[in-house]
Amino acid sequence: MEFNNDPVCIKDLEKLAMRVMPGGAWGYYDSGANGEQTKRDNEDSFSEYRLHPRMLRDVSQISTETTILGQKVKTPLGVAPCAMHKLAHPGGEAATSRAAAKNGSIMILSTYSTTSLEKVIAQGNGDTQYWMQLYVYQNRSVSEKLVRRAEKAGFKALVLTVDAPVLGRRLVDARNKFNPPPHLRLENFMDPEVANDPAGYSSSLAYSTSETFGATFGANGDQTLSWANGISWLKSITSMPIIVKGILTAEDTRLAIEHGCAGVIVSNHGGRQLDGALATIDALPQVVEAADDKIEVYLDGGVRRGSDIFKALALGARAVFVARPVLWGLAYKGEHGAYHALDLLQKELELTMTLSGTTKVSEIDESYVYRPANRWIRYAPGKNGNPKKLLAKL
Ligand SMILES: Cc1cc2nc3c(=O)[nH]c(=O)nc-3n(C[C@H](O)[C@H](O)[C@H](O)COP(=O)(O)O)c2cc1C
Ligand SMILES: CCCCC(=O)C(=O)O
Repeated sequence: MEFNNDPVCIKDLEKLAMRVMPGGAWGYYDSGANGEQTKRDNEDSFSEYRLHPRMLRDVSQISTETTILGQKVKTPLGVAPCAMHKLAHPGGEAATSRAAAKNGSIMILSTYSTTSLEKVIAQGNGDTQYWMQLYVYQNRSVSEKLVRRAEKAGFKALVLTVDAPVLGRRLVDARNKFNPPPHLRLENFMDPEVANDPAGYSSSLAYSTSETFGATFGANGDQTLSWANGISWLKSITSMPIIVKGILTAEDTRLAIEHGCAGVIVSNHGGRQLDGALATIDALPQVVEAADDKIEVYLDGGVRRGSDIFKALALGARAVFVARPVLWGLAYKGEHGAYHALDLLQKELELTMTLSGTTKVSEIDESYVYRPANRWIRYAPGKNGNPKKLLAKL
């Protein structure tokens, strides 16, 4: 586990990215909604949890291999969908794709990619999985065409983002009147067939013409989308498994199961949508309990260290995704930087596993993590302390 000469942690990468990115683009990447409570909580809440390590075990061989949707993957660390990677670096999503493939990470591609989905998946090495993130438009045929293209191109799952019927209010973007620079195109909408759709949505999406980017998003999105009319429709147009992104409650997890979804991503969109929503690591236990091993549970939001990944796995996440860290890496040095971000987190995860006495992902369970009710009171586990009960008690 060798660390190299690049920035030594994700926080340093963040500072470097802030220095090299133009203000408007930095603001768009960085901002949360309104007072940014949720954005802060995502990061801070990880440090409310403490590790409960075991000693004197053979930790000479560490493996982060696991299975996701029944497929073997090298790591439970993946790339969350983010709009417009070319705001960070001209290499854009193609560079991120190569970085993800090199790390063995699943990459979820945003609908709002500045590189076409076909080009992004073509950068892969055949081993890694790509999942397609979807926003559903009032003109559903635009979304349908994207879904069919993604399936044809080899994407392995469809990630339906459900926490953004309209865009949250990001004050930094509002102050900056942020719009993407005119040379960037949302290339998934440049497909000639899609670009000629009768409502003309896709071309207005590809070349954002409204006063602000957020207004274009809201004007095109299908706010009537519901459990009843969304999932069954998607199932009728694709055989890809459907993963719902943006779930924070046990109730919605049960609905995802009822509607035949394959998984949920516990996410609050990096605090960019509903400010005041709970931190994802705090939402995770109730979602895992409701999922009851019937569907897979993933998490994103505020993951900045390998120990954060470890804590999420311990609380029942099958995989963890990161967004801003990869964008910061990309801004720092294109493909090399994006890979560096993933590699840092990967090595930190391996280090956390080593120092906690776990050698495989399957060994990382609730017994390795706890949340002190009060950090100044030393926590003493009961004599046969079942961690699940302890968590509930705390
Ligand atoms: C700049 C930016 C763009 C994003 N674009 C999308 C998107 O297009 N679709 C989506 O589902 N989520 C999007 N997200 C949300 C991320 O997928 C993810 O839920 C969240 O950012 C994870 O938190 P993190 O940035 O703290 O890792 C975006 C996030 C950021 C920061
Ligand atoms: C306007 C595109 C939406 C991207 C997004 O989901 C985000 O900025 O959080």
